[in-house]
Amino acid sequence: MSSELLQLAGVHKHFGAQVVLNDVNFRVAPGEIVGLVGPNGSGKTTTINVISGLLQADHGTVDFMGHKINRLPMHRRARLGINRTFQVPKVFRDMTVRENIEVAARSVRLDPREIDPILEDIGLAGTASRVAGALTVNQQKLLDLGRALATQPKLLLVDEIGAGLNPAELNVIAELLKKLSARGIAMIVVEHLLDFLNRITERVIVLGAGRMLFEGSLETASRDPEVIAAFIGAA
Ligand SMILES: Nc1ncnc2c1ncn2[C@@H]1O[C@H](COP(=O)(O)OP(=O)(O)OP(=O)(O)O)[C@@H](O)[C@H]1O
Repeated sequence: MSSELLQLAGVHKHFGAQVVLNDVNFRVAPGEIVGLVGPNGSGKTTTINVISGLLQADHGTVDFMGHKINRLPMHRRARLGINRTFQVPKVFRDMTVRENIEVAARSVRLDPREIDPILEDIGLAGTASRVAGALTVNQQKLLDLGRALATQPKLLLVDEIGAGLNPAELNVIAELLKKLSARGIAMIVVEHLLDFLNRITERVIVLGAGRMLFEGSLETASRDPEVIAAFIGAA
């Protein structure tokens, strides 16, 4: 069995005539944070969806902990330890913060004693009895993250968590993601905010029109002619 947590090999995905992912190959190790960047429409969210099971790849394989998971539905992948946050946080607005976490926790029969530490981690212990609909966008993003954490993920797919947040809020999220990584949770972070990404990861994958253009440090990516051309072409 490979020591990698996740491996994508030759992944293709099309919608009708449009090829959205074209031979995507990469690996993620346990506890590693990998950034996924690229212009709008380059296939970042589709990559996340193919890993989480919301979509299935047309060709290629997705391996998780040494097992091929291509055909597993999303809930089975979640039980194996893959979960995600959403660009627009998906919280139950009429439930309290605590109830939101409890619902997610029940799906994996998490020990209820684990809920308070999650509320502490996401900084919402003081607002646990407020309804989620009354939270700020930043707090809803943290709650969305907390709901994913309640499923005890080994791999967290984080989709544009930084959008719309101020520098202080970004700081809190960056520190939290680093803390989770240090505990062994791997992450793929889709993000347009490159400064934010630079703080939390040493390796990025750049997609352009569904193809992998680059894999390496963000600093090297910013000097790569193909990467520059993809971003300029998309501007
Ligand atoms: N369900 C779908 N049906 C048809 N086309 C889709 C579907 N989902 C995505 N697409 C198309 O696939 C391409 C890649 O979309 P995707 O959302 O993966 O890009 P992205 O890199 O995440 O973009 P953004 O940065 O804007 O979120 C786009 O052209 C998009 O319009």
